[in-house]
Amino acid sequence: MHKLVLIRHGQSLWNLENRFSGWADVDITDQGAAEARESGELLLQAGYHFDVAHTSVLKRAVRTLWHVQDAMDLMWIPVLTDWRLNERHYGGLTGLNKAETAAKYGEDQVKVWRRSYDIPPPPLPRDSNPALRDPRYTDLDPKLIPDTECLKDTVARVMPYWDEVLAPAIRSGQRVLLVAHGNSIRALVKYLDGISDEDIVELNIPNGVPLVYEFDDNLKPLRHYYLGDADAIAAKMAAVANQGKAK
Ligand SMILES: O=C(O)[C@@H](CO)OP(=O)(O)O
Repeated sequence: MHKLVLIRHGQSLWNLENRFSGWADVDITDQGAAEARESGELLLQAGYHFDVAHTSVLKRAVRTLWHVQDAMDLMWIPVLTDWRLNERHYGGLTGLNKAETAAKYGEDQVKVWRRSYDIPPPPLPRDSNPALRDPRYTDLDPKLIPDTECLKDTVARVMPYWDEVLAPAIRSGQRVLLVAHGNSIRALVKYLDGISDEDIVELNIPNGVPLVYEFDDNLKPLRHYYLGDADAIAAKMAAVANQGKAK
């Protein structure tokens, strides 16, 4: 049986401030670091070991991974970073407070922008997109740098990473850890669990909790489960959903 462990980064400063983050490179808070370490300790206690780790090019995911690796005494394993694991690009909403945005445009509109499968938020004007001048994307064809993304757009870049990199590694027997973001993980989970475009709207990924997938030899998912206290995890998922309320 094959396994994959997914972890959304620990609480970021903009999660704390309830701001849309997307490709903005915000760091994790002390609570986020504690969540990451706790994930590592839970994995260690449960007997997990990893041969390789994959993460995005955003520091909230990278630093979360470092804490997990440190807690597991696995700082030495190879780490691959890739922009395709980045958070979904939030376009013109980037940096705005989610509750204030809901008060201004309505909670329903904010839920469409946050969770609809194929309706993206308003785009950033191309010439003010900071990613075009960011050294971490200089090797990337500028045509691939988005000005906004819906989940469908995120799926379109996450799935090639699954097909070309993650799935072959898992199939070859590597024990893979993936630390990414709420919506890049939603993109992968949508595929793995065959979730419809309608039902994916209600899926929220908690910060800093290991999500384990078990697969058969053909990488068909057999089951998945979070490690940790079920009530605390449910509360974290509800808190993510409620970030879009006007308060
Ligand atoms: O702001 C973001 O980039 C994401 C994840 O933090 O938020 P949301 O849950 O609203 O998609």
